[in-house]
Amino acid sequence: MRIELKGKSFAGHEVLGPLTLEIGRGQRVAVLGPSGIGKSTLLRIIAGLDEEFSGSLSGDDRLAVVFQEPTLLPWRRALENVTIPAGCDESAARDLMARVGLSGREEQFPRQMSLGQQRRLALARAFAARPDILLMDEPFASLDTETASRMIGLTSELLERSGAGLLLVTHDPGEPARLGARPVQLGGNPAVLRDQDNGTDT
Ligand SMILES: Nc1ncnc2c1ncn2[C@@H]1O[C@H](COP(=O)(O)OP(=O)(O)OP(=O)(O)O)[C@@H](O)[C@H]1O
Repeated sequence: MRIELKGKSFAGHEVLGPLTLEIGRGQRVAVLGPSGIGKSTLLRIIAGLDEEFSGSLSGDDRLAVVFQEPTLLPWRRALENVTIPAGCDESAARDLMARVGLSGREEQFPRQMSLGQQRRLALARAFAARPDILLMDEPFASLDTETASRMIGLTSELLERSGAGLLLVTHDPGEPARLGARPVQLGGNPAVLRDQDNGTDT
């Protein structure tokens, strides 16, 4: 996946300026920046959810997105919340549910699960789609420290196993290192990317 963004505006206000970002299988990048800077906007463009930007998005990688809210189907049981959106078979879904510690909860509805469990289910669903690159938008926010740590560990394990790349959007400067991701900073007005290691624009 490669994005060469020239700019992104909302109602005439330019939020994102020129930037380039490339991520392939096995590569992990974390985009950091304060609230409102444009992190989610950038992720949504890369995910193909917002096509109103100037620039180009290329690559034929299979993408899966994990949002802060688990976005589950409330009227479907946990197992179907994996199989239906991911288009995978039941045994693959069961296997992934087991990997995220949700064995035995296949028949539960999302409302019967805690927020942490719902987030793990969303993680299983994302990996069930066998993505080349996983896009994550603040997936560990508003979880208690222990649950967040557990989910970070699971994410890292699943990335390792699957070989998928990662684009993580977060405001937490501690997360990139915990996921082995290269931190890049989104900043300025309009916002552009700066590599944290060498301070150069990307
Ligand atoms: N659909 C929209 N219409 C108008 N303005 C928008 C829209 N989506 C985002 N914005 C604006 O674009 C800017 C960037 O928003 P964005 O959600 O990308 O920031 P963020 O860095 O992800 O913030 P946070 O960390 O709080 O989620 C904000 O000023 C926001 O108000």
